Amino acid sequence: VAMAHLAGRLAQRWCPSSLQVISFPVVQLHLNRTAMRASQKDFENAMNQVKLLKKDPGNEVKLKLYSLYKQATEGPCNMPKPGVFDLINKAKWDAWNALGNLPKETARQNYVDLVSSLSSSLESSSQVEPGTDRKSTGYETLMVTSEDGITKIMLNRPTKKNALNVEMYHEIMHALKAASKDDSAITVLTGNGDYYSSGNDLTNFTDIPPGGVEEKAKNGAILLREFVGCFIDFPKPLIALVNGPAVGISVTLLGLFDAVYASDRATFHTPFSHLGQSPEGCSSYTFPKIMSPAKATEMLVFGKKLTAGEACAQGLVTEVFPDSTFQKEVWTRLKAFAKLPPNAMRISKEIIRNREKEKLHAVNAEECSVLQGRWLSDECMNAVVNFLSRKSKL
Ligand SMILES: CCCCC/C=C/CC(=O)SCCNC(=O)CCNC(=O)[C@H](O)C(C)(C)COP(=O)(O)OP(=O)(O)OC[C@H]1O[C@@H](n2cnc3c(N)ncnc32)[C@H](O)[C@@H]1OP(=O)(O)O
Repeated sequence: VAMAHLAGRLAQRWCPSSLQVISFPVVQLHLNRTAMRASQKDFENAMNQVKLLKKDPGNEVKLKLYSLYKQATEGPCNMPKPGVFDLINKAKWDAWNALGNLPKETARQNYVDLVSSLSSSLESSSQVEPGTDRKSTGYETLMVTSEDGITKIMLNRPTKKNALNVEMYHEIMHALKAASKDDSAITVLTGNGDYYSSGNDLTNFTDIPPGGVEEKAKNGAILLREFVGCFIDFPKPLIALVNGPAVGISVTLLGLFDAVYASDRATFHTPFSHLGQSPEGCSSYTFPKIMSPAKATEMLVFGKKLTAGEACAQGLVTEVFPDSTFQKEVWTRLKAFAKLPPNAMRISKEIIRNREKEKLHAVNAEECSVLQGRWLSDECMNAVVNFLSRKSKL
């Protein structure tokens, strides 16, 4: 069952047709109507109903549907077991194989029953997840608003602890580019829900392109370089409101912000060695400068998690606020900042940043190239598989 999570990419952006990622090949069914409870018609109706579901039933349910479909039409699993890194096909194989010798008729009946329960439960659940009002923002993974001279970019995958999936990397770049040109004076990045962000979405590693893991790593490095580059080049004051725990890349990027305000509930964790990875976000350069090389090593090499108070003492965080008054206090302050002359703020930022820009881009390029190699290492692959199969968490 845990392997179902390996298929995380199956529902990256859900629409009815994405259910077919776990494909339902059209086959002619030769079913003996008298020998079963669910008829061929019931079964075919159920298959059609699946395509009409309005809400993603989740990967575990999709794997169950897939396995029952295969068992009902082909009998016990007859495919060779996929390789350990062929994550999606392995999850499908595991699900089908787990049905053992379940008779075709029972599988068919179970399929029909499952679809019927899904249709009623999913159709009745019209509750919209907080922050999924996509029409108003045009973003799938963010909420972006502009008010009182402040553009707020809010990471909006609260149920995934605001983990950054590939779409979110692209959307953040888009939002930053738009914010750099809009008429706001300052830009703010924050998280929706209890986390600021749990860092890179580890299911990003499961979607292997035809060129294999090497191509995946290369594309990842290109995307990461462009993504971090947007933070290096951002022209207006950029402020992080760290509303809760922050992990991985969401921490390292803080070294590129102009101010970082944190709730006292926030923690700062960069467990790169645990994950077989290495620092990014220019942190190999900014952290030793901000907090001393030894303190940076404790975080980036040994994965020491800092409290908000510790991060403030190290200079990574500008100021810490009690969680109960965090939003009120920081927004009062930000609104006052936003009233300052925008051109003066821009020019002052430029003069601080310009001296470092070339260096930061060079560091970014080097970090991405090192990470590209790390992503292909057994240490990294094992860490990802362990997380996705729920053998380990931070
Ligand atoms: C272009 C590529 C660029 C790559 C740049 C590289 C960056 C490096 C990094 O960022 S390294 C950091 C990677 N992050 C992690 O290792 C965090 C992994 N997550 C956890 O350990 C835990 O989820 C937790 C400690 C953050 C929170 O634990 P908790 O028990 O409170 O909550 P859950 O584990 O139940 O999480 C709720 C759901 O959210 C999913 N989720 C959380 N974080 C991630 C993540 N980073 N990637 C993918 N999914 C994540 C989790 O799986 C749960 O989903 P579910 O409800 O569907 O089971």
